[in-house]
Amino acid sequence: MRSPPCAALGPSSFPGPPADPSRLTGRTRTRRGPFSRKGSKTLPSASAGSSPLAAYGWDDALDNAFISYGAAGLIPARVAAVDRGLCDVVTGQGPMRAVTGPVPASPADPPADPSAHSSAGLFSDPPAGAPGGPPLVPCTGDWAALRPGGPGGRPVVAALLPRRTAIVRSSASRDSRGQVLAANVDTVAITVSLDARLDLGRVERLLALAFESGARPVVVLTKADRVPGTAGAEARVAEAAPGVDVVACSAASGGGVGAVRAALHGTVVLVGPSGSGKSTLGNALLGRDALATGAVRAGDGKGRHTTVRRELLPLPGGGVLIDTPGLRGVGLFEAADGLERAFADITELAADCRFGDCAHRTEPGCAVLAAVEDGTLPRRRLDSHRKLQRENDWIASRADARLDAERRARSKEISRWQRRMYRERGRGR
Ligand SMILES: Nc1nc2c(ncn2[C@@H]2O[C@H](COP(=O)(O)OP(=O)(O)OP(=O)(O)O)[C@@H](O)[C@H]2O)c(=O)[nH]1
Ligand SMILES: [Zn+2]
Repeated sequence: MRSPPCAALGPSSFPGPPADPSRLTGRTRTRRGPFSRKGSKTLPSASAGSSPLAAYGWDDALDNAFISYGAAGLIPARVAAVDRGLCDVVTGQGPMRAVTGPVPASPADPPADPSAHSSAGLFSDPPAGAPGGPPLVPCTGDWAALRPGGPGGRPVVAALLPRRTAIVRSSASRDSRGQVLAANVDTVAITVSLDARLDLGRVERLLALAFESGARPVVVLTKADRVPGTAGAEARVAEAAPGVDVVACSAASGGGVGAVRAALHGTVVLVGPSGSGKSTLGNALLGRDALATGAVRAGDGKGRHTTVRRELLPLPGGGVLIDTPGLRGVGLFEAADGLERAFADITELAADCRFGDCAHRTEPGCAVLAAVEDGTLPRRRLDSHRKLQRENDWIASRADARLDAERRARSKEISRWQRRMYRERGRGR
């Protein structure tokens, strides 16, 4: 399994739970979670809702998963933003700045020393964050276990709880590793400005990214007040987003914001190009001006990257909002499943192709080409699918090449070590 340093891992491939899950779950009926009522013999879950962190998404499952950390004196926190060795977190005692660094994800026992779990296993290829695997780097949305009283009195991020979902893109540096944009997201709201040229390819790309993360995507058409009608755009987007809710709204007039709210649940992240109205919509959902918004260029409707950091804010009716900086170009990362779901119509058609490995190019009996031919599948959509698939294959091959190189380097090191050992043994005789 490939594993980028920031744990670019969907729910199915996530490193946690701990080696022996019964060590945690077996205790849930007898041990108290960090927010359980004192003396209560009930399940810790009974208290998750009364935690001050409930507004940030703390729930029964987290309460249970945290038991061993709580017993070790660690406190739970949700990561709002990470910045050069420090991160803003929210805790039951309010916001704090914590010292961060690569940490193990959910080891069976909370380590006394965060670096103790990052020793590399020589022969296996464990995932990021797993004991012996490359360590995890905290990101917005993570649930962390903090050890109080670190350097300068700041708490230290000692461990990360398993990520339920993770939004990963290929990193800006264009190396073969992924970059986690946000973790533990339930809804990805893809914002599309009705005031700018409709770029369906970008919608499809973001849908693949969202599906791959394990979260549920929703497409929000923003700035409805700037156009005479929304029906045409809604229909075109719906065609590029089969099975996905498409909602139009105007944060300026408030029209449709209720429908957007109804389509969101849990931790919500807004993704979309700069200037597409993420922060303005965020403020409408929050009911207050908590997020900075910016003007767009008159000529092309593009924004100026007003949001420069990620924020994590509780929504009034429940749920949590993450606002991300505008993403101009988002590269897919290991998103084969996400692509399959974003192009569910093509996936379904392909099941009827005569050949199992049909590339839908020239093959006889191709159901996908037949659908293009009879007008049921837009040619644009098949082209877009191909383009994104090519990109995804390319990223995957680069990650494979990197893993091969790492494996070769490791086996070289092992042979060197063996040679040295034999030499020393020979000398001993
Ligand atoms: N007319 C109108 N303008 C809007 C609406 N929503 C956003 N805008 C404007 O569009 C511009 C960009 O909005 P932002 O919310 O800053 O966009 P963003 O996606 O957060 O941009 P970045 O932070 O750069 O990623 C601002 O001038 C907003 O006032 C809307 O519903 N109607
Ligand atoms: Zn085919």
